[in-house]
Amino acid sequence: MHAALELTNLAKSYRKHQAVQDLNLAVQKGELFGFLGPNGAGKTTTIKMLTGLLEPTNGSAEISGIDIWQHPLKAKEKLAYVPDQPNLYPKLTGWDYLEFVASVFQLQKDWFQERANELLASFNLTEQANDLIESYSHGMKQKIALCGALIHEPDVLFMDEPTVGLDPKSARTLKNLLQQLCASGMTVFLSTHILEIAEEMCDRVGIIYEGEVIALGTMDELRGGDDADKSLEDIFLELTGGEDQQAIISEMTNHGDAT
Ligand SMILES: Nc1ncnc2c1ncn2[C@@H]1O[C@H](COP(=O)(O)OP(=O)(O)OP(=O)(O)O)[C@@H](O)[C@H]1O
Repeated sequence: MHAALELTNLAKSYRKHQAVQDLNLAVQKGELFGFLGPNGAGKTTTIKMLTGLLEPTNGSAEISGIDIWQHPLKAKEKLAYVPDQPNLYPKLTGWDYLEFVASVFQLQKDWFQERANELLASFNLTEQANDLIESYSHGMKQKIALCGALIHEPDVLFMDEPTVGLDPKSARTLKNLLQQLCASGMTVFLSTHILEIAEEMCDRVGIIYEGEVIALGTMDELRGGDDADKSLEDIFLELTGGEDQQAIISEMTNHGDAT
């Protein structure tokens, strides 16, 4: 049985700058995995490599056993990506957008319509489905992007900073929804620079710092078992131990701010 997602020595350099260094990581089916790190740690670079948007300088990544760079089309059938600023078409209605995504994946019409209606209902977007996307709020845009991402029933969903710009209620709805999707067998890989998001939402967390995974495990494992009161924030500070701690703390606890 393949892991849902497997990274082997995955690395990326931008000219001389090594943005991501030799990542080795396996995420299992049904896991809600949090990729946590401060600004510039390498989260977006990693997600772009995993979704086939940025070619690695070294190493490989597989989705459900399919190499993303050797079999890009097959791999893309298995994955979905919701960036922090989804690229939506403002002059389309929500429904048109979903139809467009379905045509890219060549989904059967009847099947698409049923699935689209189901998704719109679960995101409370049914009534706005025929409105232009330009009239949507940020949260609604994020929800329609998520509907589009889920329409082809991906094995692995990647999300970059999913809660940025959402109000607390929408963030909680998103959390519940992601947990439901994972319970039904989908895998979620989400990046965040906000400690509480990783702490509250995720089954397992990897902390990335200067392009390297410096800690990996469940919250209990990261706490080491002997100090149950320790927060991920303490752990993060211990692990990074840098002089810039205060700046990192305020960055990480700065809820709702775009990066
Ligand atoms: N296109 C690029 N060209 C050169 N350097 C880049 C490029 N994109 C990212 N970098 C550098 O690579 C490093 C990792 O950036 P990345 O965007 O992956 O970090 P991040 O963890 O997603 O940060 P943030 O939370 O701010 O989005 C940073 O030092 C960044 O300056």
